[in-house]
Amino acid sequence: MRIDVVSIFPEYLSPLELSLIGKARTTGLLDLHVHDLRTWTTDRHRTVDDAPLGGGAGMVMRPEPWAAALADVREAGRRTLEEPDAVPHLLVPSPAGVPFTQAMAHELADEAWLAFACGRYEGIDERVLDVAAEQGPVTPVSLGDYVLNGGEVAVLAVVEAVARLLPGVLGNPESVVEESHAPATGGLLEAPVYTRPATWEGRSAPDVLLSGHHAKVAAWRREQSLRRTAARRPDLLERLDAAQLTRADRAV
Ligand SMILES: COc1ccc2nc(C(=O)O)sc2c1
Repeated sequence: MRIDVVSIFPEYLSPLELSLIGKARTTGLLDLHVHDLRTWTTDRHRTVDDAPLGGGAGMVMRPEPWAAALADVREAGRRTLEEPDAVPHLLVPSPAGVPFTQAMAHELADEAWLAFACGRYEGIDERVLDVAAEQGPVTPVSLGDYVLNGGEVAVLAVVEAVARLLPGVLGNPESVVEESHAPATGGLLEAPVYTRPATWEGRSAPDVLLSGHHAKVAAWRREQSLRRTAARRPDLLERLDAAQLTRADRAV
């Protein structure tokens, strides 16, 4: 997978050089390019923003640098992918975006090329997204109902959530099967986890986990997962397809 990120703070993305994502880059599983938007400014002050038309607080990111940056990103990606007609799926982190979910992470992990436009200030001139949408898919995404100062932190989260799903990135691909929000469990929250010592500070782990009875352990984890989801995220239970609830589930 190729990923391009355009930002006025490219150093914000340096955590993507670390750990499993960094290893995926060095092994070639992930081809990630971070670009400084100011590369595409033409004035002495390398200006990327201007006052909002119609008035209001803050500044808006000017369209010209973004249009030039995204055009160059498209051209460079086509060269390296050796696909002259390829276009990236452009993701634009925004508080006004659609909610980013694990299901979306799985969908994005199946794509060959993603590009991220990191907004700052009050956002990017809307016409940049309109022009980009004439070239390929554009999706404004939000991490949640809160506001950051820019898109970079959201890009770190989305890139990690997507890249870890790429085959070969995680040591044990089974890890993504049982985790919270996994499609295989219908999106439930994961059960509590325990490790040695079996008793710590006078607190014992649940006996069933020491029983060696795999079916009973699986049943206990499913029950705990349902209880935790009902307590913390009842909305996820409501979304659960009736067919995904077993008779035992309904008894919880
Ligand atoms: C101007 O660019 C921004 C500003 C705030 C913000 N907040 C996000 C979030 O997902 O919470 S993405 C994002 C992008």
